[in-house]
Amino acid sequence: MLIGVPKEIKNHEYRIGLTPAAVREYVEHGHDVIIQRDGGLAIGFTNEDYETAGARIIDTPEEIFASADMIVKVKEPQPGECKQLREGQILYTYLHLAPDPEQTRLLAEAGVTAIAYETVTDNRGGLPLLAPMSEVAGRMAIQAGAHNLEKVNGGSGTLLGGVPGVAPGKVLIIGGGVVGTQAAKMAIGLGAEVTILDRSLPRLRELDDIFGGRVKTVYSTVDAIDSYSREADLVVGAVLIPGASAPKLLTRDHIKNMKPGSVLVDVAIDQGGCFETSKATTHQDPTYVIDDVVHYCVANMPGGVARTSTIALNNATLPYGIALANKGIEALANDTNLRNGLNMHKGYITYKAIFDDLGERLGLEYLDPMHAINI
Ligand SMILES: NC(=O)C1=CN([C@@H]2O[C@H](COP(=O)(O)OP(=O)(O)OC[C@H]3O[C@@H](n4cnc5c(N)ncnc54)[C@H](O)[C@@H]3O)[C@@H](O)[C@H]2O)C=CC1
Ligand SMILES: CC(=O)C(=O)O
Ligand SMILES: [Mg+2]
Repeated sequence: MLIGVPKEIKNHEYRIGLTPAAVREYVEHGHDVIIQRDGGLAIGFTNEDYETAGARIIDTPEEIFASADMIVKVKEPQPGECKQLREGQILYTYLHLAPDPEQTRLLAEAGVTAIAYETVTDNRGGLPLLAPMSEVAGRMAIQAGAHNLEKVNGGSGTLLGGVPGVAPGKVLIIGGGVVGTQAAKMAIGLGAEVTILDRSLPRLRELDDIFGGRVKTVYSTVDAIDSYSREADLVVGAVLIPGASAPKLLTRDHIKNMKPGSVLVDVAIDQGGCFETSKATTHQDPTYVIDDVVHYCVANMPGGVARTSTIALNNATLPYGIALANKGIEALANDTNLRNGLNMHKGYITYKAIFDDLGERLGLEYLDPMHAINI
């Protein structure tokens, strides 16, 4: 199969779909790989590195989209990219379709077979291709929060760790999955007072075992969100219902009751955000203020540490990518976990939570993924 890797074009996005080491694996399996010139240069992967690994360097994205059987990317295709995709071609990348009707419509028009990293599953109920970027974003959430709590950045002037004689800052984490756990590790490391809310009791038990007395675990209710957000210096939004738009758990009224200069980091913004006042921002202009509360809502946080993130992402995407390259969409027939990644095929939505959010609005039909790959 011919595998094509265009340069990412989202704002300050320096990740790339394949590392040179990953290219070498595809080539060892008998595939051809084309990479856009300078696609990995910003993070130290040179054109020569890719050529040594066996790739061919191509000057324009248009040539790559036109010829590749499978496009491997990081971020969701931008409108100009969507228009270059076509039926019979596989797109393997993050998509986050539920909060993005425009992209969903364009992918349906293209007819492409779109496999979303964020909905591929594993046998333990996890999301193995989302997890590495959630690890990165969870850790970054506390860095971003601490930075924005500084007075010069609009914050209240609170040091999360405090100092001897001054109490530490309070961090509230809503959602105790991968992002929430990594955020808690960083916040504990800084010496902050940390509370994690989750609506899964089994997960709260695991968190209690992991962190012992260093975090408070609290069952997530409207009441808990209301009372803990009033006290918090930093709130991290880290909930996920796979494939679906994030529920708006922290409302405008809650935010009005927060302390002036406190900070919200909505990591769940890629699924539309879990705070009522969230709107996606970029690394270039990451924050805005509503009701004296600083909002940080960068939808591609791991792009900020693109070298670490690209290597971590490739570690997870590589085996599934090789399976797709070896067998095409037949790879989905024998693997439920990979099939759960299928979001769109030949103009149909093939993921139920996305159909529930967007199907009627866009006039698109749902097809069960097993059925879809056989049409
Ligand atoms: N902005 C960015 O750059 C990035 C965003 N993300 C996003 O971060 C979000 C979290 O991802 P993960 O931690 O990997 O997901 P996860 O599935 O590991 O964890 C989500 C947690 O939310 C909990 N939850 C669901 N509904 C809840 C509710 N009503 N109240 C409290 N908890 C609730 C679940 O029980 C689960 O423990 C996702 O939207 C993901 O796409 C991930 C990486 C980068
Ligand atoms: C998961 C995601 O949104 C990202 O890595 O940018
Ligand atoms: Mg701003």
